[in-house]
Amino acid sequence: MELRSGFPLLLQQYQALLRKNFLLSWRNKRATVLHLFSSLFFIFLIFCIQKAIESRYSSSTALNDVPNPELQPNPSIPPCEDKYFIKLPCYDFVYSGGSSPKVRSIVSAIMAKNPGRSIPASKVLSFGTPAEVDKWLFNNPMTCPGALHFTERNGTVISYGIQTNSTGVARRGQYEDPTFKFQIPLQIAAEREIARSLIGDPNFSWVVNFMEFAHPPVNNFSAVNTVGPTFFLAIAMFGFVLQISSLITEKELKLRQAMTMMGLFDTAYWLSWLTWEGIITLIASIFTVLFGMMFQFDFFSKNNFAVVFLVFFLFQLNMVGFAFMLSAFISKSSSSTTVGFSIFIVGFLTQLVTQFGFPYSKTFSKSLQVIWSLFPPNLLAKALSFLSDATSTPGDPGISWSSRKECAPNDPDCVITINGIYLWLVGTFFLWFFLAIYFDNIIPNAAGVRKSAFYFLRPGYWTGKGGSKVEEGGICSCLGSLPVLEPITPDDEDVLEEENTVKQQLSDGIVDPNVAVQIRGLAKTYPGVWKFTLGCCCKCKKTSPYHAVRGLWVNFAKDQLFCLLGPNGAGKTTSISCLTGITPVTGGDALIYGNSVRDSVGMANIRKIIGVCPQFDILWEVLSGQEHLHLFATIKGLPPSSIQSLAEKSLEEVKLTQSAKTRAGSYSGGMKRRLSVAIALIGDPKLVILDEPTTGMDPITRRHVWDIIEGAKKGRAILLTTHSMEEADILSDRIGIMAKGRLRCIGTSIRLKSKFGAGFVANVSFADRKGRQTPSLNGVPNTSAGYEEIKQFFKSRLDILPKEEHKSFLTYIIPHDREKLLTKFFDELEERKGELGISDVQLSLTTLEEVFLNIAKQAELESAAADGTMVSLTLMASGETLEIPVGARFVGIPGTETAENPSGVMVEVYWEQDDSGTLCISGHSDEMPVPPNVHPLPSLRTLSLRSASQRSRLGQRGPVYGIVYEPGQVTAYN
Ligand SMILES: Nc1ncnc2c1ncn2[C@@H]1O[C@H](COP(=O)(O)OP(=O)(O)OP(=O)(O)O)[C@@H](O)[C@H]1O
Repeated sequence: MELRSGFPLLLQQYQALLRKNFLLSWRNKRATVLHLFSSLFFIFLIFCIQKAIESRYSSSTALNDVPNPELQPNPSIPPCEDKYFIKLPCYDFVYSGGSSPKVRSIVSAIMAKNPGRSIPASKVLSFGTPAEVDKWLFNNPMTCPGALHFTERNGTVISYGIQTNSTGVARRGQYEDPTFKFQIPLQIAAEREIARSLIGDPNFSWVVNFMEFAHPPVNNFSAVNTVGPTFFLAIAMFGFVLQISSLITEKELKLRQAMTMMGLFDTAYWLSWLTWEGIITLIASIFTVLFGMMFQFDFFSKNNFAVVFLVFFLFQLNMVGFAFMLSAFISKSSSSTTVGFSIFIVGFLTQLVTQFGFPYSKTFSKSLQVIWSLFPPNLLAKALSFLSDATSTPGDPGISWSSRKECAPNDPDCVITINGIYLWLVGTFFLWFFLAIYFDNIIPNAAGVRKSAFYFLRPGYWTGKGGSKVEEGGICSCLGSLPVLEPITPDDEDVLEEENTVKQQLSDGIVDPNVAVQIRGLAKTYPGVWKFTLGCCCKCKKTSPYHAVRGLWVNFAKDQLFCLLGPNGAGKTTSISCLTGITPVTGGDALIYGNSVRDSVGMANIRKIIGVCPQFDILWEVLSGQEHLHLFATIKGLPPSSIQSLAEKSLEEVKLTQSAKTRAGSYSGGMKRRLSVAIALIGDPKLVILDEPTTGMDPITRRHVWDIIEGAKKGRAILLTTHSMEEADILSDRIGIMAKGRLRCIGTSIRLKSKFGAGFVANVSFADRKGRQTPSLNGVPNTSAGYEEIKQFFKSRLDILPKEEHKSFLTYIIPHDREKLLTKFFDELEERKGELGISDVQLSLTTLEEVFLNIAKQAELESAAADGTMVSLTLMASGETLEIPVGARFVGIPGTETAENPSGVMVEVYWEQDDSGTLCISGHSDEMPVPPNVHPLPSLRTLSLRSASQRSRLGQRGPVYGIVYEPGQVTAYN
């Protein structure tokens, strides 16, 4: 089938990803609705705040239209209890100058002739000097609204001063103006009675009326301006957090890596997210303006719709770009809320500072304004303040589309306009977007891989020939050169032969048409990483580089399945990651249908012809099986017309037709694996890589998937890794077992079993060991023979003991070196079957599992010997403890040399692997003399040549080291 490539493929991928993004938003309805409609909630809150503030100041005329202000005639000094906040007992006023009789008579007149009510004497206090009044006021706060200070200068001049508590206060929606309520009545009364006293006419008419200005409402408070920046930032934060979390989830779950492996263009990925977020932001911004108009805010209705809409749209789009950029630095989706919250808090503070006028005035430098404008919430705060100021009073017309470039009326500095803010928002959006792509490339991805910091300067990056070269380690790490991997000649002759074949073909330049994949000395060394530990002091330590794959030489033939086995950590997944381009190789190369994994063009070609089922299911929880297949088929470049039928066929093959439309999140583990297998096989790939494809499947489904894999062999090569020996046995044409990064054996299943197995397995069924009757072959019941006789028979003829014993059967492993005795042995066994009470004997080759365990153990022993790790061996006979290297087989006991045994005695140590594959001691043999002419291994520690008891007598401390002998020498002697 012809796959699409180039621009048509880019377009096809873009459309498929856009659909995927739509489906993700559609299925995640709660988050999407929150994103789109959160503005309604916040605008409603702003509306409530506006109404609350308006009602608070309702008693003030400032917010009202006052065309004909009322006359307030001859105001009276109110009782001090009328003050909103006062401490009882209180005084209507206090005065100084009380030593003068004239003053005292003036004050008496003020009290007696107060309009409307006379003031009782208990409500007025008299002091000698203003200082005394101040002292009293200081010591008795909140007990008096005003004070008068009289000075009798001469017989015709009496001057006075006035002090009032001038703080305006509000209570329960009522506003108290102390000037009008307390100060002016006191002032009028003092002047009136001074005048009357000086004139000498106590009834002289003195009437003063007063009146406030006629004025339109002065709407100084705008909730949009005050709380708007914070609330609109909060609205944008919903989209921001959702965006970061979507991007990081795809990174964290390796979904993006899986798409890249299938040949996804980065351009399609970024453009699809940008388009989708652009659409969502556009709708959310339109809703914001419409909701604002719905609540009849002048801010929204008087300013031009497009002007207001652009502020919200460009700001939210800018935040999307900001989210793109930040997502490159975050690896866990659970951190997205924390990041969002942090940005919100910082934004809230910087907006507050912006509202106070910083730094958009001529007093601040241009560079400060530029730096400040890089943080999008600051630009929003400034724009909102412009728009809100433009509609602060009912007469303000707002900002029209044509006036967006003009300076705001009350902004004399005019360092920025609304239009300037648009340009800043657009400019910084592109800055964030390009930085997002740049950081995405240079910050290590999920596989720890990144491009160099100056990757865009390589011409190959732009021409598509070599610019994808990747590196490992953090951007700040100086990797230096990785340690050189010493070439190791394989111990196994088959592995050596395979290696030589590949090397020969390489040197001769032969391209074998039957070879699909040629792995040429593939090596992978993970660089060490810096680790910080916090303790009493901070420590920074670099781990040593790790050789995960140490030179693989192997051919995978077409139409065949090659099974790669190996214990955990053997390097199987790393090898696959090298073949699929997830991680760069550090040595050697691999050719997949002639394309090198080291070459970026080659890798691009490889992505078109491979299908991968990764070790862990890489699926979107909310997408169905069918949607997954559609998406991956589209990314691969299959023609759209064929995708529907191919997806249906694939689903049928993996028995998922019934669940085709069910979301993958509700699939069982086995169903997910089957879907992953179907994804790997879609698009007729020439190389299929299956990393543990049947994990978690029930036996019936597993067999079914085996049939699919078996059927898929034709026309392609398959590389399978599995921990199921049965699966490997059934499916593989060839098997390679890896351990510690090296290929340890290679061949067909039979070849490996006969070569590495312990021999044959004989299962002998008989009458149970209590001697219950079991019919012998000739039908005569036999109760005399049984268990012990059979054991004796095997011991005497083959010198073997049963590996497993059961009440009705025994299992023997017959080693290879007894094979020559077998013909005679089975002839005799056949003859004596009845006599021994044997009902049946089954003979088979040892299992692949045993081969696997042997190889793994051998590799573990080699590695332990190389590392020199020590463990304690407790001797059964003496209870003494010896320190011995892990894997040591024959261990001499220090201090046991006697005349009879001049070299001392030794034990054979038995090793087994625990659940994690680590070697541990399972027991040891009886003590036996060390054979003559057998020498201790020089490289191992034999420092302590005295026994523990001798050392204790001599008062020596520290461990006792066993003496390790070369196993070859010991077994040769035996
Ligand atoms: N990114 C990495 N950095 C450092 N070491 C790594 C990295 N990835 C894998 N390794 C190490 O490389 C070794 C091989 O790992 P790999 O995953 O290839 O093993 P495997 O054979 O696939 O094991 P399994 O059967 O458990 O999947 C392991 O010891 C592992 O810890």
